[in-house]
Amino acid sequence: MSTTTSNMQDLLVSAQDLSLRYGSKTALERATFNIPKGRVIGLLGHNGAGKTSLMKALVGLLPAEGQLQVLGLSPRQQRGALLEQLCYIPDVAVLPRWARVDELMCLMSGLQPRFSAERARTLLKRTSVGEKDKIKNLSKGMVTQVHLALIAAIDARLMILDEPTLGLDVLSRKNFYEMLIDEWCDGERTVLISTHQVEEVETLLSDVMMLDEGRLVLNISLEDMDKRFIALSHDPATAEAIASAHPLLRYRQQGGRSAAIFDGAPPADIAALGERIRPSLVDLFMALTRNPALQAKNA
Ligand SMILES: Nc1ncnc2c1ncn2[C@@H]1O[C@H](COP(=O)(O)OP(=O)(O)OP(=O)(O)O)[C@@H](O)[C@H]1O
Repeated sequence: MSTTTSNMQDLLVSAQDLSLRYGSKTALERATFNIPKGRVIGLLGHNGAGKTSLMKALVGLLPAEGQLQVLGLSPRQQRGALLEQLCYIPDVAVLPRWARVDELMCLMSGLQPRFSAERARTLLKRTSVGEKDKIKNLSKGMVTQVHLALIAAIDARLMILDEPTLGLDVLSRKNFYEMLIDEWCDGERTVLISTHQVEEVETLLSDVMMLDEGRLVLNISLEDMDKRFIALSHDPATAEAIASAHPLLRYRQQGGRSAAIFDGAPPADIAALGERIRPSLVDLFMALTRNPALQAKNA
């Protein structure tokens, strides 16, 4: 997601040396990145990596050090204007249990000038939820679908979703992402989604941002990721030689073969020891971020 001056107007977010702190605790350390239009970006990181903090800063809920512009505005100083132009579902989002869906649509019409009730009705038709249904009578998956229908009915350029499918079963997650991609993403709008379901979102994403303990360790399109990172599937007997070339990660594939991921092409003699395969997003995620559970086990 690198940019040149000529496409600056296509940038929805521009952050330079962005740091976020809670007192002495640093949640994000000097992150520099741009978010252009027309992307589906996965924000990945282990628990506590800084995903929610970053999203909060983007919507002006957290003060930031460094420079940050979202839709050309300062999230802290121009928050009112910003919130009219972006949609956000926080990780703690709830809809009022007492309300009917049509009442929420009415509320949204009053609160959000870019909300279209007609559009929300169209989106709701994709779900099994009726306009007269009360939130308290809906399942968790249905509530999430209603939430997305309400938010996606806002004519915005940027959507920020903090773990939107948490607690949903696989079918509800699939429905959620289908509605998001079919009904909201149009090649111009961008959505930033944080999730722990790395494997599941890989096919949806155009880009990935990875955070590791408050550091932005990767910010790349999936296309460039495929070009840059190279995995070698190899026989366990060649493990020592492969290790000598300092791969980012060595792991065992299904079926017992070994594999190693390299940042860039390994030396030709090493490459000749294995067969080039595509590293999955999960493998790369494991290679670039620390895994606290594994660390604890190995301690
Ligand atoms: N209100 C707060 N006060 C102090 N520290 C906080 C606060 N909120 C978050 N932190 C700390 O900031 C760091 C980043 O937290 P954050 O919630 O952004 O991570 P996350 O990647 O969203 O994690 P998760 O996947 O568990 O939701 C963590 O070390 C966390 O303990």
